[in-house]
Amino acid sequence: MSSGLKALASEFYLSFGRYIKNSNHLSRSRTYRDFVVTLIWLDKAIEQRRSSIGYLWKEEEQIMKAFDLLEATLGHEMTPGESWQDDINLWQWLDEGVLLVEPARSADSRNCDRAIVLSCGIHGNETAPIELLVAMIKQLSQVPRRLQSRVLFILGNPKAVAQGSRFIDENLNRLFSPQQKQLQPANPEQRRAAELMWMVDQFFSLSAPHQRRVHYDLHTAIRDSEHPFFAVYPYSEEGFSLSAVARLQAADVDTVLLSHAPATTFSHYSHAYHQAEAFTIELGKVKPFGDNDMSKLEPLKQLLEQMLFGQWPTPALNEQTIKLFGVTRAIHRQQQDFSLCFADDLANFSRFKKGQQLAQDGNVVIVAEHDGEAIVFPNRNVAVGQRALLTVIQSDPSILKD
Ligand SMILES: O=C(O)CCC(=O)N[C@@H](CCC(=O)O)C(=O)O
Ligand SMILES: [Zn+2]
Repeated sequence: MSSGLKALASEFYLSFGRYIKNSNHLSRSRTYRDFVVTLIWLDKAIEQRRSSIGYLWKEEEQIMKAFDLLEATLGHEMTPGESWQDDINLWQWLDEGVLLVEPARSADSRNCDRAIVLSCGIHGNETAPIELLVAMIKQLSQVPRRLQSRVLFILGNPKAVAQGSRFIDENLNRLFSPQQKQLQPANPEQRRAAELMWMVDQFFSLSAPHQRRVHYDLHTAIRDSEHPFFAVYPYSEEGFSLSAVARLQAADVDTVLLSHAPATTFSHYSHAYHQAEAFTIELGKVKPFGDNDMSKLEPLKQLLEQMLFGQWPTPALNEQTIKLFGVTRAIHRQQQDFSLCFADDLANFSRFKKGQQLAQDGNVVIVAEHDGEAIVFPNRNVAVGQRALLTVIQSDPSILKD
């Protein structure tokens, strides 16, 4: 080793000691390996440009300090199966965009009373939920906190996120079913749905019987909405839970659609096959990265933080302000010749009068069946056979049970 390097290496080692101590998402052995590799590299580089070392060191520190779910996924920075530990938690990169975080001590992990799945980017252009989870994960990687829950973070459709589109070949959120698992995948979404179902199956199957299971699948809607933050409660044989709805309300998600039938959405999958308190949650309107007003998501962020780190939240339901809608019909497009009979920018939850025409599907005229029937998620561009809109009617909080 050159003498210049010796002096620099000892200075570097001291800094690295501090770095290892502060390092919050590398296992020590990996940090040591990185240190040795870096030293070898230094030996070569020292004679060339001493000043460049400071620059690279700073860059390394920045990269290692905060874990970025989006960059790690889209940049293929991680290898499935890779794991690391901070002072408190164990981090495992299970698959592209699938990150498990749980208390590092297995006794603490067993004592967790919750198993929570937080997913975003099931539709690739729905950016606000991605920004939210990226920020939460960064924060946890920078300032490790004691989790009260095992947590599975999912970036749903990375290929669609990379190209800024809702999906590549097929709507991923119509592919979550046991039948789909048996089929040979024919496109990227079918492959991804099978992977995600497998991940969620594993995650919940490893949760202890006493652990509460939750899945919030975070989305944004294509159009404006009279109620910008709303949730879809999957069809539930045992009825709809008042305390689960009250939790949403505490996060300013003040409108909930109560599904009338099973579906092949991600939230329905977790609810039906893993008994999770699961919702699709719409957080405003689709916007490009950077254009979202993240301050509006602050109440949800606070709720999620309480679910992850605090006492289990049990807010009371405000019956005066909660808005519940029973789904009356899911209207599927049957014909190539399909049109909606209202403007493309008509907001979700706009109401119609009985008999008013909603859609035309080939020769079939579809009309509102009740006064006050409202439309949600209308989309005339869906493939034949897919859901083109939901119709809903406002219902009373007395429908909720606990
Ligand atoms: O705004 C839209 O038309 C679609 C927004 C969206 O992606 N919604 C989900 C809802 C899923 C559910 O019904 O639980 C979807 O369509 O997949
Ligand atoms: Zn969506």
